[in-house]
Amino acid sequence: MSAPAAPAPERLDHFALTLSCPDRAGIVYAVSRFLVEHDCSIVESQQFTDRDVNRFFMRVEFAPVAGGALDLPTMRSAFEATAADFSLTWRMHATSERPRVLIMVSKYGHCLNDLLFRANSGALDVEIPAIVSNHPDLAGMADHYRIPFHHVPVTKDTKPEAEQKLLQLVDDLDIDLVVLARYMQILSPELCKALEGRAINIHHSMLPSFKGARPYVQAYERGVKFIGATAHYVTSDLDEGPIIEQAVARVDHAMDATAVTKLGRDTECLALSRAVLWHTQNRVLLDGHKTVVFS
Ligand SMILES: Nc1nc2c(c(=O)[nH]1)N[C@@H](CN(C=O)c1ccc(C(=O)N[C@@H](CCC(=O)O)C(=O)O)cc1)CN2
Repeated sequence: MSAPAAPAPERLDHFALTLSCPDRAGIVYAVSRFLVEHDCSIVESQQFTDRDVNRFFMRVEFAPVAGGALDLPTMRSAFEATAADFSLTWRMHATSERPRVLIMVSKYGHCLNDLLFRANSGALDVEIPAIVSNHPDLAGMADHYRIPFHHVPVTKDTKPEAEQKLLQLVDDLDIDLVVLARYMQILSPELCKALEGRAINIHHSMLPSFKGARPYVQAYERGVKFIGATAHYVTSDLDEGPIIEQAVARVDHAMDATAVTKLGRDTECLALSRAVLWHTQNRVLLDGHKTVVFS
């Protein structure tokens, strides 16, 4: 019997504008004036200036005054002038949008299980149209949640064809975000480019420590007192992508590598689910090789 999906939350007409630009005076004033002139009130606003690079970041959530209707394409078009004045990199979207997330897995199912439960229970407001795996092991979990499972085996020789199948699925299913939930294949530079800014990986260590394979064993042998996990955007430089979220857990001398690994799984689920939540709420902005997260 499959788990019944939670009812979609009541949709309120909220909208979010995220932007970054070279810092200068008057940005917040210009955005606020635009919203007032278009009969909108601010629900939430966060801003940050990175003094190292003199760049300004902002996320403002807003709603029509007195619950009036708001035409998003018209608002976007009207905002173009302000965006040009301040050389903004920006995005405006309705918070009622349910991003479409494709999850990639191999044999470890703890992160997949956590994401599916969160999505099914309404804690993560996303659609999951497909799960892709290079192994068949987790097909049963997908079936339980009635999500199509695509077994796409990968070998050195078949990797290009496998990656083409993935990209076709991303296009056909109108995917907004690809999540590598312990997917144990290195994506090619071409695929990384195609998914730039919309692929998140969970690495099972506190990067930049213990990159690459078997990080828990590396950490155990180093005798660390904290282990953790890192959710980051995927780039062609393995485990070097901009970090979105990290989570840690304390370990001690009495824990062997297996105990450390079991403890680490919870930190992976926590870091990855937070990263997916914040990305799908447009709360993560790229700041060079770093991120600004308006959580
Ligand atoms: N281009 C990128 N691809 C992937 C990234 C990334 O940051 N950039 N993150 C990895 C996840 N990962 C560590 O978190 C990781 C996965 C796989 C490997 C690896 O050596 N894989 C071998 C095959 C292993 C197997 O078949 O079981 C390989 O691809 O040759 C290292 C690190 C996901 N991909």
